[in-house]
Amino acid sequence: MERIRADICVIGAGSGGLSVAAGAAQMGARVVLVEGAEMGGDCLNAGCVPSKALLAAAKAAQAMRGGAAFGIRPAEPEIDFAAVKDHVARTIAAIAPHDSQERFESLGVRVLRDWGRFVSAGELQAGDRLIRARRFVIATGSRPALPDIPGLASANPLTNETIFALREKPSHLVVIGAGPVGIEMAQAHRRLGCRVTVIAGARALPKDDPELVAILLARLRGEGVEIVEGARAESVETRPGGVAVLAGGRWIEGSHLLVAAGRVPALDRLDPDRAGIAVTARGVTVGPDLRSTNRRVYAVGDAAGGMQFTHLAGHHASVVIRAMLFGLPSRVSDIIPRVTYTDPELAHVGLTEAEARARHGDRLTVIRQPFAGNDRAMAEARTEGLLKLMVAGGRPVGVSIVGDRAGELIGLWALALAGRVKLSTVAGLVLPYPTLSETAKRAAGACFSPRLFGNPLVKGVVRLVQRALP
Ligand SMILES: Cc1cc2nc3c(=O)[nH]c(=O)nc-3n(C[C@H](O)[C@H](O)[C@H](O)COP(=O)(O)OP(=O)(O)OC[C@H]3O[C@@H](n4cnc5c(N)ncnc54)[C@H](O)[C@@H]3O)c2cc1C
Ligand SMILES: NC(=O)c1ccc[n+]([C@@H]2O[C@H](COP(=O)([O-])OP(=O)(O)OC[C@H]3O[C@@H](n4cnc5c(N)ncnc54)[C@H](O)[C@@H]3O)[C@@H](O)[C@H]2O)c1
Repeated sequence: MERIRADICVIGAGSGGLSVAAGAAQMGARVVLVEGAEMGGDCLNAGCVPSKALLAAAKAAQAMRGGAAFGIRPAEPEIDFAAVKDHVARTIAAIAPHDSQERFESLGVRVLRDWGRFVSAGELQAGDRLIRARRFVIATGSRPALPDIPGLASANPLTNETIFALREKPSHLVVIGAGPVGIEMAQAHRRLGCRVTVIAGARALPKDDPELVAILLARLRGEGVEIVEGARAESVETRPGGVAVLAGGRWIEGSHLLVAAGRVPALDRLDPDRAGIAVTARGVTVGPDLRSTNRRVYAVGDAAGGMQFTHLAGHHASVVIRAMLFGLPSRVSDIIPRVTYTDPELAHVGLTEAEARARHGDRLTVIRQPFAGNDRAMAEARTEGLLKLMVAGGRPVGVSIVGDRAGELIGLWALALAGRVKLSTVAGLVLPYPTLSETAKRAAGACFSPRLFGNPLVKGVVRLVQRALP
């Protein structure tokens, strides 16, 4: 058994683990990175990257159907499903070098390609290596949850781990779960020519503002995605040529089944109890500083049991690096934007309207800025959008946007919230015309216009000043 000593041992080479390893090594720490499967983790191989590549292909197909508003005759695209999957694979391959073993070794990281498991409070075994490190970072991510539905496991359903490699086009894709994974995959497959039915246990996209979700669902249904809400999948049967799912009192038959019913933390190979690390069904038990019950062990990303986003895993990495390398106090920000990359996109940062109402009560003002009032949206015939701004104490406390490029528009608001910027600053911003980002300025301005326009006091002052001015 080879014995290795390190300052920091990172377990898992996905979004979180790679960010910790790269940052720590480049700042002079001796880092060992342990990965049991592919470098890059879920985001690169089975998550963000392939899903966004598939959605991009689907958007290109949809553009061909949608020219009528511009005087361009719509055409039904011919879709080579296997070639679409080649685009997905090429996108992964193009990004992979950034996450590769070679790149990390060139940064000075010792990369071990094996599964890691704790053998004591300060030691991890990976194959025939024993790593003793001053600090450990659990970055083992999550994997798809398979709900306990009779017949599901034996139906061998697709998950995010297998669907991107499927080369034959599903004639009818049935999706269990209407979270971001289910809804993104539903739109992508529908636009690529599949019939799609989504089974939503409760309402679709339950973490998002229902008013904005309704706009997105109307679009999805308009494109032909069938969404059955309030219907838990109760039973699955394998049938000739496909599957059938019992939900909402009826059997829904399809050619392929995708399970997108949430995630479970990937901690099973890790033996966390051998190191005194408390875990729950959500993930490693951590405080706001991401420290576990073993003070020398941190957890980042999906394994830390909170929201699950690549950019959050990256932020977690910066929090633990600050603590591990410099001994500085650090905690996770609560300003974490999120985007569902459907078309229109659904984006959010800060408090939702419901959360803002609970926290600020009567002090809350909610402003709605429809995209229909934006010149660029009109020019592009993309007016189905809405920005909802929550304001308290003269500052934005939350923003939700559904609309074209909402994911790009939310960046400005993430900066405003993180910097505790006053709403008057956003209202006074000079933004290029015509852009969708003007919806931000318009929404902020709408908060002040009742106080400025039609105000007898302001009118009186203006008349006085006009008389006094030469
Ligand atoms: C379909 C889909 C689409 C998504 N789209 C987006 C998106 O657009 N934007 C976004 O922000 N987020 C998205 N996400 C979420 C995002 O992928 C995750 O939040 C992110 O990958 C989490 O990173 P991580 O480092 O915590 O875990 P992972 O990326 O899962 O990496 C964990 C790594 O640890 C390894 N590992 C596990 N156990 C061990 C062990 N014992 N020893 C050694 N190695 C181990 C695994 O093999 C894996 O490589 C999506 C997720 C899915 C499923
Ligand atoms: N664009 C993005 O940033 C992006 C994209 C995809 C995934 N993700 C992240 O990945 C994680 C996983 O996403 P997800 O969509 O798999 O999970 P999720 O937990 O967000 O949604 C799963 C849904 O499945 C439903 N469900 C569970 N069992 C069911 C049953 N038997 N019948 C019908 N419905 C059932 C649940 O009610 C839930 O709404 C999320 O945290 C998400 O934030 C992010």
